[in-house]
Amino acid sequence: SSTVSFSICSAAAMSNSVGVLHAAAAEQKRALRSRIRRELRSIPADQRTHEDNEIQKLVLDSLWFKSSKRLCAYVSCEALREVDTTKILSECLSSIDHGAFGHHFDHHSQVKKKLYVPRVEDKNSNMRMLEISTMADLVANSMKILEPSLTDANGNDCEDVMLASEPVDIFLLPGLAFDRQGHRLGRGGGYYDVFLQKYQELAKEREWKQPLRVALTYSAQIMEENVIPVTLTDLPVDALVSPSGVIPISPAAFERMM
Ligand SMILES: Nc1nc2c(c(=O)[nH]1)N(C=O)[C@@H](CNc1ccc(C(=O)N[C@@H](CCC(=O)O)C(=O)O)cc1)CN2
Ligand SMILES: Nc1ncnc2c1ncn2[C@@H]1O[C@H](COP(=O)(O)OP(=O)(O)OP(=O)(O)O)[C@@H](O)[C@H]1O
Repeated sequence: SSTVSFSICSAAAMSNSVGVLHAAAAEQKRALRSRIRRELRSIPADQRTHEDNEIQKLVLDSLWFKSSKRLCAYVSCEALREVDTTKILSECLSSIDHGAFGHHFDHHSQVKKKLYVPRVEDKNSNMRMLEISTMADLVANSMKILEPSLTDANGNDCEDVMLASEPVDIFLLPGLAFDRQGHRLGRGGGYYDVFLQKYQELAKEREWKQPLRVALTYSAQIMEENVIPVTLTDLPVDALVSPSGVIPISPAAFERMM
């Protein structure tokens, strides 16, 4: 009977062209991921550092970053060869709250920002974005990525972005490969696709402006059109920031970033 159920199963899959294409795309994603991982490991450290600095400078000098009030960003992992976010995170965290003195701007005349970073909850692609106020709020997880704990140094619960009363302006996204059409290939956990989908629905319900989804990318991670396999749950990015500049993709990116 196990043979019977197997053949029914595969017959159903084979008669479903969507299923077949999806399976093929998933396999192509795996192949592209390993190619890109290999290419990233072959970039000399000094070139990577140069690109890290160029990318972070583009973000830090931009009006769209300076004027943002709430951001979700990843905590970069050098071992994974992710574009460095250290300077960006520090800048977000350095905007001092003048509290009762009521200054809206700090000494960098930059708007005070709330920063949310990812925390993996389980293997079912569930990730939360929790607010941190200092890098000391972060602890290395089993994958050696720094993540927020559930409570901060004072024992207070870190705010979950899904429970925040105001919208996120910008998501700074990691990934393995991107193209100028806005496709993004992640590490395969589905964490960002699931999270971005949920946040998109939340923003829609609340009638908030959708956050700009901005991917940070080394030059070697930008693919020609039609190289990145696309599946149904993939969500596009609005823009890329590469060492050679900001690449706006969506109408929202042209409006808000140019
Ligand atoms: N900095 C950072 N934080 C993040 C993510 C990320 O991509 N970057 N995530 C985004 O999802 C979530 C964590 N997901 C992750 C998924 C895979 C791997 C990883 O180490 N992958 C290895 C290969 C593992 C394997 O399959 O053998 C790799 O890509 O080399 C890390 C994080 C949430 N936090
Ligand atoms: N919105 C979603 N709802 C349910 N499952 C999803 C969703 N998005 C992705 N998945 C599942 O997650 C797994 C990984 O998807 P995919 O290969 O597209 O990940 P990725 O884009 O590389 O990862 P990430 O989104 O974390 O960057 C797949 O099994 C996919 O079906």
